[in-house]
Amino acid sequence: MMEGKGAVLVTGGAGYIGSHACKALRREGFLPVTFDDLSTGNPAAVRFGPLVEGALHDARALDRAFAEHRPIAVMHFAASSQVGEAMARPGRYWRNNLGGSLELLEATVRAGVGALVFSSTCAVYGDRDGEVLDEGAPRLPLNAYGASKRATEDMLRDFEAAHGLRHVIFRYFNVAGADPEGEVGEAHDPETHLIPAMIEAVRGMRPALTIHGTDYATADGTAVRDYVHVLDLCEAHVAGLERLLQGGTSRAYNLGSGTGYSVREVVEAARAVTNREVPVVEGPRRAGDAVRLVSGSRLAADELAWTPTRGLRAMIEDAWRWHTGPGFGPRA
Ligand SMILES: NC(=O)c1ccc[n+]([C@@H]2O[C@H](COP(=O)([O-])OP(=O)(O)OC[C@H]3O[C@@H](n4cnc5c(N)ncnc54)[C@H](O)[C@@H]3O)[C@@H](O)[C@H]2O)c1
Ligand SMILES: O=c1ccn([C@@H]2O[C@H](COP(=O)(O)OP(=O)(O)O[C@H]3O[C@H](CO)[C@@H](O)[C@H](O)[C@H]3O)[C@@H](O)[C@H]2O)c(=O)[nH]1
Repeated sequence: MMEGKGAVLVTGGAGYIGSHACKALRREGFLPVTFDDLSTGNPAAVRFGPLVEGALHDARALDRAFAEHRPIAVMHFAASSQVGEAMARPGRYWRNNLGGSLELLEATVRAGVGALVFSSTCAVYGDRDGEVLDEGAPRLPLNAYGASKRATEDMLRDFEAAHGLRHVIFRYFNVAGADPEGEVGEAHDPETHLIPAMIEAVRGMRPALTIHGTDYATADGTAVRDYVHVLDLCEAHVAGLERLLQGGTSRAYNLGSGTGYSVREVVEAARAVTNREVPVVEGPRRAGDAVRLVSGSRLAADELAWTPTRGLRAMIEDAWRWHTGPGFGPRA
């Protein structure tokens, strides 16, 4: 099944970021074919192309998906991705993220597909407060989540050398926001990410937002992150894919805005957007968390002509609109 520019196999297409990527791909004339086991994803989010229900560890299911849909490239989002859980259950992270990616890379090579875009994370850098985080910074992850992503990056390098599988690695900072048209959004249960958790607290779906740590060495004592709108992020993915399809060489790019916000600053922004108080309680630090993660790179701007255009306010507004709208919200 082909559409316009061709099919793209999107692992994790039923998840938060993958579903937004499918919408962006469809808009640009590709046919996104979602491959997802629905472990944390939602079938209602698969709206822009077919769904193949399958797990990364199932080599036969992968081979069938490649044979049936003949994708010209792969976008690999499927993963376990919570830092807290990775501290408690590291085996799940190594098995799902590294083992699952290994099966996918082998199936990609068997199918003769030569281009893959991979979701990595700034968690590969570890806790590097005070250092400029560009793509050349040493990768010293603090947790099994970041370590499994670093290992997958290394595996990609080896698969390129041996099999010619070219890749773009995107190291995301904190992804937030939702489709402003309300077709897809972020819905995890339970929700661990700051902005949707905060929205749940504002709506009374949880008693309060717990601030994980108020004794960090930052201006207000709470941890600092670089938030990037999911729409901006997906535009970078299309640009990265086009680069590969035009024969570009493999690359790793940070995807962040370069601006950091503390947890308390995000809470204040949510109060301003929703015009409601955010109930908060102060708790201890969350194991595995870094104090500050902010991108210090212009490589994606220089090579992909990508700069994020949507700020923190737009992220909270779009997430709020989706969560309070008729979509397939977390407990809709
Ligand atoms: N959300 C963020 O801020 C952020 C930041 C950095 C990196 N990332 C990365 O982006 C990617 C997507 O994250 P997300 O926030 O959309 O997560 P998500 O949990 O919403 O989506 C992951 C999707 O992958 C599917 N999946 C998981 N394991 C699978 C397997 N073994 N086989 C098939 N499908 C499987 C899930 O069902 C789900 O639909 C992940 O690789 C994550 O590590 C996310
Ligand atoms: O209820 C909450 C949730 C989060 N936080 C804090 O808010 C910040 C952001 O947390 P969260 O939204 O959970 O994101 P991260 O733990 O920073 O991880 C996200 O961002 C990483 C890149 O930074 C990705 O690799 C991960 O996949 C993604 O989950 C951190 O300081 C958390 O400690 C709270 O204080 N209370």
